[in-house]
Amino acid sequence: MSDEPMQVAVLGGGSFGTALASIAADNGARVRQWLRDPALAAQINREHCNGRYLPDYAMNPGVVASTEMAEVLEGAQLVLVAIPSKAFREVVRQARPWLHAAQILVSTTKGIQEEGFKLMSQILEEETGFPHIGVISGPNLASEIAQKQLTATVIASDDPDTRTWVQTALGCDYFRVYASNDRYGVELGGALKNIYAIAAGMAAALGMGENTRSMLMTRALAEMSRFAVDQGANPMTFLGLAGVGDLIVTCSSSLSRNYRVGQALGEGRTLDEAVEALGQVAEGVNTVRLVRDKARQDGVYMPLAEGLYQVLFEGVPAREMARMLMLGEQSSDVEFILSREDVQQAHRDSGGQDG
Ligand SMILES: NC(=O)C1=CN([C@@H]2O[C@H](COP(=O)(O)OP(=O)(O)OC[C@H]3O[C@@H](n4cnc5c(N)ncnc54)[C@H](O)[C@@H]3O)[C@@H](O)[C@H]2O)C=CC1
Ligand SMILES: O=C(CO)COP(=O)(O)O
Repeated sequence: MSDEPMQVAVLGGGSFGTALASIAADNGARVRQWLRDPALAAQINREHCNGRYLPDYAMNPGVVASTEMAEVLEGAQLVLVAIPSKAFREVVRQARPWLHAAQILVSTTKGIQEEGFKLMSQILEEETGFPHIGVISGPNLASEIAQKQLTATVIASDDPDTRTWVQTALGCDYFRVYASNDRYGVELGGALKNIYAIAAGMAAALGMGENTRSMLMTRALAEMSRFAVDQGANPMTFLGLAGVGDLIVTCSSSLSRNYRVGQALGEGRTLDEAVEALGQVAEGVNTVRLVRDKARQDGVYMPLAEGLYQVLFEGVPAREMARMLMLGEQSSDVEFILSREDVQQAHRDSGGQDG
């Protein structure tokens, strides 16, 4: 890295992209932000404010917004892609003519593409074939980052240059960037936890207590780890910020959009009404469908994802689903210590009289 200011491009004009662009500029980088809406780009350039997504946030005035991909990517050394998963590939394709192999390309998006069950950094890799690819994930509510609340994230890449560049670009006294080489596990954690945030929001709206939330989060972690192992990921990653860390924040806070969708459902709104009222992306709604299908296909036991799917898409009342889950087969606490099969076998051996 030279002494020249780093050149950073952020693709996406939403709340997370805006917060990251401003941090990089605070750290002295030359930052360009790409977004679709010319009026919003003009507002960012004129007022240094993203009135649509983070209206109370005073952005670093050095961030220059543009609707022109060429302008934004010209000279960029680090490219952060903060675009919802549904549009991620389309935007990377739009950017592709200005991307090159020496750039660091990082996804900040916590979602899954339906075709091929692809994570976003896999899309970056497929669309470019370039070597410096990574993902940022962790307990990172954009609105809290905007308030400069002390926050930590993870940059995951098997490429050391990618990790170092991102730690340098974004690390500051309120945003600490930890490194991981488990890109797949970190990215999977960020996508999966959105499912359980919806369930947690719903449980809260139904008046369920703190014991319930704690049970839900812990069983969510068990389920996420089970899925991760099946997919060939390292379950230890789920003990870090991108696993348990992100699960805690999104299952506890109405600042999470996924949690808010769950709350609205628990208050009796339909899924369409809940998503419409949010007006922003809640990745978990799509992710639960994809993960539930994938788990069924691969034979992975995921009762929470299955239950939430039935509540969201098949009209099963949430309370009824909670009751069924509570009365489900007795199971093991930590499967890496006592397997589910051992618990089931013990029940069979005892003639099933205790369960
Ligand atoms: N907001 C947050 O607290 C965090 C968000 N993330 C992740 O970051 C990703 C992006 O999220 P946010 O910035 O929060 O989203 P957002 O909902 O605030 O904004 C999404 C942005 O993407 C743009 N967009 C949507 N479709 C597009 C298309 N076809 N072409 C171009 N632009 C398009 C929208 O116009 C908007 O600027 C999500 O996957 C989310 O999971 C990750 C950590 C924190
Ligand atoms: O991922 C997030 C916090 O880490 C943001 O969560 P939501 O997308 O639910 O707002």
